[in-house]
Amino acid sequence: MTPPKYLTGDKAGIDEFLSRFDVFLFDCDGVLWSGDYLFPKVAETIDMLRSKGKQLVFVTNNSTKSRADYKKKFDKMGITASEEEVFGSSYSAAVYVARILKLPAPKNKVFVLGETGIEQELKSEGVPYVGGTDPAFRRDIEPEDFTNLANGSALDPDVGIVLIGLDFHVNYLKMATAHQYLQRGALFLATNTDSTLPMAQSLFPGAGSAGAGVSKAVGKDPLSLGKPSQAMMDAIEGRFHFDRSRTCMVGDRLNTDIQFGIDGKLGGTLAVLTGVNKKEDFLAEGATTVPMAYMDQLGDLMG
Ligand SMILES: O=C(O)[C@H](O)[C@H](O)COP(=O)(O)O
Ligand SMILES: [Mg+2]
Repeated sequence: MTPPKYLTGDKAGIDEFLSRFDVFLFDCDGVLWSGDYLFPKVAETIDMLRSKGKQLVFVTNNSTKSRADYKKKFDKMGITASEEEVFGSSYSAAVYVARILKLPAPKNKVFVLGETGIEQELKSEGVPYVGGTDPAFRRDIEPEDFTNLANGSALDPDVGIVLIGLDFHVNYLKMATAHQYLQRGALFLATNTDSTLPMAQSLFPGAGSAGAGVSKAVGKDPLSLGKPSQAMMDAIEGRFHFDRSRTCMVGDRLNTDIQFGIDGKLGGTLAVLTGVNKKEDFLAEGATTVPMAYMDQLGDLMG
């Protein structure tokens, strides 16, 4: 396997690398920012790529925000980007449920274990849902809940799907409710299953960790509609119509971003070291997911 090219400080190498691509798919957490911390020269780098006529798409697995929420975050962070350039895992999952799965109503309702981003995108696709940020679920489980869940009186008979994502308000009542729906045959989907979330320049439990309890209880993993799922890649290509050979995926996580680009047979992948993975993870002998190139941080593209 060809070793990745290190581009930080290599102006000629950077120019040659950029000349290979017309489209850049950008991961967000760990690449552009860590929570509300913007990495150095990110806004300038985005502007530089636009000045070179590059098409940009922001492809995040973070399902806590909708495309509209991300537009607000881009504005707050001083990054030039439009809502139409965002394609997050919550939107990917909503498109999959509404346009691919297309369960016949009324059994197409979704029980959400996640935040407002999932709810907003399901709503944008006309998919009914329960759970999510509903305050009725933000409480301790009581003895009568066990009875009402077990006999189905606390369940919505129209729920045919359980969709899990990053949920900052996970609790036993929500897990037990999801588990009951799954035991009754509901489909098990996830926006993504990242194990960790880059925040405050550290790592925290990610969507995969938030949903792990439900997976363990039901004895199977969900179908993930986020990176590296190629259902997401196909949906993005269908929306933006790009030449995969002239497209580069930029990310901080090997088993989502870089794998997404490799499996999608994109022209290239660029890893940055400001998020989850370190260079040792892909330089090690026998590394299975190796990017085409890597840099210390995205802003190093400014040369
Ligand atoms: O746990 C998660 O949901 C992910 O770690 C996180 O949100 C990833 O976001 P991305 O790096 O794909 O922007
Ligand atoms: Mg990331």
